[in-house]
Amino acid sequence: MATSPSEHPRRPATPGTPGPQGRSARSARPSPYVDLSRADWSRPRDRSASPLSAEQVERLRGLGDVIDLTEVRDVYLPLCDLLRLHIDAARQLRARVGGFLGGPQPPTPFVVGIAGSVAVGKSTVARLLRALLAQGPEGYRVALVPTDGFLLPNAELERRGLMRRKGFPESYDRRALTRFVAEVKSGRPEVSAPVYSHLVYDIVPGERETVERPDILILEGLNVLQQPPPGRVGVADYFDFSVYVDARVGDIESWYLERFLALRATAFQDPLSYFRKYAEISQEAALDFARNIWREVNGPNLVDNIAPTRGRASLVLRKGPDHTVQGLRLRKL
Ligand SMILES: Nc1ncnc2c1ncn2[C@@H]1O[C@H](COP(=O)(O)OP(=O)(O)O)[C@@H](O)[C@H]1O
Ligand SMILES: CC(C)(COP(=O)(O)O)[C@@H](O)C(=O)NCCC(=O)O
Repeated sequence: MATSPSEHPRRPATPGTPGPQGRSARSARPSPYVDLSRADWSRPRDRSASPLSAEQVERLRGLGDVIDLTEVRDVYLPLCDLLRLHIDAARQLRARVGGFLGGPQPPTPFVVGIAGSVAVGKSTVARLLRALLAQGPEGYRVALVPTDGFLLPNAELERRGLMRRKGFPESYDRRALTRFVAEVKSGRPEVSAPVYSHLVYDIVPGERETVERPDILILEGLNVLQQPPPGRVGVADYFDFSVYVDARVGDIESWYLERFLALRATAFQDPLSYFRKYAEISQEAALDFARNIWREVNGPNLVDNIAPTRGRASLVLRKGPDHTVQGLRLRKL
């Protein structure tokens, strides 16, 4: 059984139990991160109210996730407030750099990366941030793009012998992904990305999603914090802020398996579903199949490729077994 990345002795400590000043016992050694308990992070300050109702939050929630208004208030509203600080600071810095260069600098979209394992709940976090930021007082125009659109189509993955490596770095068109983010960041009026369908488990031929110079771009995917090959620029080089959604490997595996079973009763029933046959076999046989995908694909990808990028994130959200955020780790400035 693979060890949790958080339990790995050589990797940086995850949020620990905080002391009186919000400092964890483990952070006695100098660290480039501030460890915060949920209570420290959600401590009442001069905070904006949720622009979302309980029903709206429910609609944004992914299958198996448990995000509710308490989670929004304690975790995601403070995160939006922190993002606003960064966005304002970037605007002020741009104005000063404009003064330094002798002419105003055009604004560029503020790019937020969201990384983490398959089934950790990245897409719920990304959808929630988009809604909270878009419906906040600034009325930001927010675009959300999942990186799965940049996976190679199944036909190409099969040709390269990579069908059992979907989600691994080599299964993406990384150049196209980096070019996409570079073009958004360059201020181009319209940039488009290919679209992936979880239902058919493949790229949708001819379909593209267009991003039109948003104030904020949220880029969500397994591999967004990965280092580029030597000498190349990677997507993370364009990030203004990044979030890694973290949890114990064993918990994420359980969520993956539970979700697989829940999908049997929902999405897999669709005649177009790639996984249609797993709705028809016994629950035990379906579970065996899902365990196998976890053991051979998603688990190793998490341990070998995704968890090692956690230390590059601006903020780590550490989820407990019930999906709620228990602690956070913020990179010092
Ligand atoms: N086989 C599938 N069929 C339909 N929807 C799926 C399937 N697998 C995953 N999904 C949905 O796709 C979204 C992204 O899932 P995933 O990439 O595992 O990331 P995460 O769970 O971190 O958001 C989730 O909302 C999930 O419910
Ligand atoms: C499509 C994914 C690679 C996620 O891609 P991402 O949006 O993170 O770029 C993943 O959901 C997936 O399908 N993994 C392959 C193994 C599996 O079927 O679970």
